[in-house]
Amino acid sequence: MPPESHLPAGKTLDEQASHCFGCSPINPIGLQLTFTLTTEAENITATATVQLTRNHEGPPGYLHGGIIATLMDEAMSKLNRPLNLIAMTRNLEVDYLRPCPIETPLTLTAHHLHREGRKLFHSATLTHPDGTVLATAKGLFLAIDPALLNRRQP
Ligand SMILES: CCCCCCCCCCCC(=O)SCCNC(=O)CCNC(=O)[C@H](O)C(C)(C)COP(=O)(O)OP(=O)(O)OC[C@H]1O[C@@H](n2cnc3c(N)ncnc32)[C@H](O)[C@@H]1OP(=O)(O)O
Repeated sequence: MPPESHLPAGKTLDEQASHCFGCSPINPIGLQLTFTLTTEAENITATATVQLTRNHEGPPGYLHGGIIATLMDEAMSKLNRPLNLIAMTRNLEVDYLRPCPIETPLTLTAHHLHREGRKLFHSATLTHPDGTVLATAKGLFLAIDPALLNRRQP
């Protein structure tokens, strides 16, 4: 099946995004993350509890680094809607401070830092239940014309 068949014309953005690997509730191999948003003017935050399994393992007993980057990317992406923008990740930096255990309820939190025109600067942390910060991230997201998501580009 060609990829463009996943972008049927006439669908809303939410319908098009319904298989997001990070947050779709219907993607059976996705992370199925659910976020709580705080959207006060000066404090835009997204938070989720994340408890993953050996399907997401890198080192024995710990999350794969790419999955950790995905968690950070997804959490920060959730800050764009409260800003009334559709945006895509342009730059993502992750600091892996401590191994992140699987089968443990970790807290994933993202904060909007500031905006410069189309550039949205966000940060994120992944925290152990004992309070240890396991990973931090910075993200630059670029606001785009939503119509771009409809284009079938190579
Ligand atoms: C239901 C809802 C659906 C929502 C749909 C969204 C779902 C989100 C899913 C989760 C998030 C993702 O994984 S999104 C998927 C991963 N991301 C992608 O695939 C994006 C691929 N990249 C792109 O398509 C493009 O690069 C864009 C659209 C992001 C930006 O392109 P562009 O508009 O041409 O802009 P570009 O020239 O590249 O760069 C813009 C500016 O950023 C600056 N810049 C670049 N890096 C840095 C940096 N580290 N720090 C500071 N500034 C930087 C550049 O100097 C430039 O500044 P200046 O010269 O302008 O001043």
